[in-house]
Amino acid sequence: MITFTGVTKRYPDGTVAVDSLDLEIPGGRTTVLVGPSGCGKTTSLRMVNRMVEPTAGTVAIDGADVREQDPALLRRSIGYVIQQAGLFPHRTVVDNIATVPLLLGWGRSRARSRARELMEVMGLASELAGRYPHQLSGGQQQRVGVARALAADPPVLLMDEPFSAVDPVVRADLQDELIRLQSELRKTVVFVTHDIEEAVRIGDAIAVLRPGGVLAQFDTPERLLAAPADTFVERFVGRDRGVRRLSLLPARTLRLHPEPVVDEHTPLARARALAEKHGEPWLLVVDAHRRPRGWAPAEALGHDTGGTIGDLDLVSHGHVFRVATDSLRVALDAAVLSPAGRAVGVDTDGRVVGVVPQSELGTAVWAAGADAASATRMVGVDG
Ligand SMILES: Nc1ncnc2c1ncn2[C@@H]1O[C@H](COP(=O)(O)OP(=O)(O)OP(=O)(O)O)[C@@H](O)[C@H]1O
Repeated sequence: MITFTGVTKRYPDGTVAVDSLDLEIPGGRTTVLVGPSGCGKTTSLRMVNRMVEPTAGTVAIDGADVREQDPALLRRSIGYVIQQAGLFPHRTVVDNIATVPLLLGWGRSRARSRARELMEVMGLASELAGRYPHQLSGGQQQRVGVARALAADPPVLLMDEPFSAVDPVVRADLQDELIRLQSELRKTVVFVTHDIEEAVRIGDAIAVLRPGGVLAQFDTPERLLAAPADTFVERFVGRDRGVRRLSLLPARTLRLHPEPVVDEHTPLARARALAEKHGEPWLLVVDAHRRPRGWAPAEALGHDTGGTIGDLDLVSHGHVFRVATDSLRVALDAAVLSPAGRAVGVDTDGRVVGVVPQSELGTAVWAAGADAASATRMVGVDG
């Protein structure tokens, strides 16, 4: 656990970057510091590894005041990742990653073998080991940066806007990678970003700072979106916070309907009878492995008796949602884009489990809204 107690930082020119910060950052979780530019996120982060010293108050790691520890030794026990990776330009990838183990006195071959192991963990091909940072893409450099921070297996990892200089697709990959790593490693991660979307995606807890370095709210992502503490937080989390909150709710609670799903080899006459029996305007056609092929409108089933439903020109089923792992937001999106007005739910192998009509998604969204409203009332009572 990292504890800030009454921490203030006033720079020599009088700027108060952080003002009386009290914060308990839980161990083994990812805590995100978020807020607009200049609100003191980086200053707060750097007070943990003593790159900045507080003017007042204390920062403690597991109860030990960081000021009582030698700064160089302290920094070796804390991983640090920054924007643009901050790699040593004249060291190869493997030597960049091996930096801290070498400082800690590991032998060269042990340090390098640890570095190669981390390259694999971070999805870096082994042939990159001998390259220099300028010979890597931005995303690869960030992966090396994270590997370097993890090399000596520190319990604490500080990350300052580590993914903000890469494009959105690479950024999403790096976020996924961090979530996956963290589910195995359970480090105490403190992550700085100005992007609320990123904060909600990766954070177990989020601290929102306001200009002047004052803590505005410290909460779980879900409660932050459901019940912002005041108008500053409400504006900061954005007008679409309701929809964004759906990304934190699981799709697996939805009821899946098997009715309109038919095998591609179903004779047209039988498909027509099925559609009539269930009053279905659309049938979802699946292949022999129950993977979706597309939607058949009932009116296209015709009156002739020959052929199978798989012979028809099917309407694209659009995107699907994975029942076990996707969120309500993905399921809603799948339904909104579906020509048949239903979201298609699949298992981990892409086989259709069932479909959910838009109306039922509407009910689930309404229930999520009711939840959020009761959370807001609770904050009202607490506050
Ligand atoms: N060395 C310094 N001397 C004087 N003022 C500083 C110094 N470093 C930061 N500041 C000021 O302290 C305040 C907080 O800066 P900090 O970098 O901690 O904010 P931030 O929230 O991380 O901002 P950003 O999102 O833009 O990186 C700002 O007003 C900044 O100008």
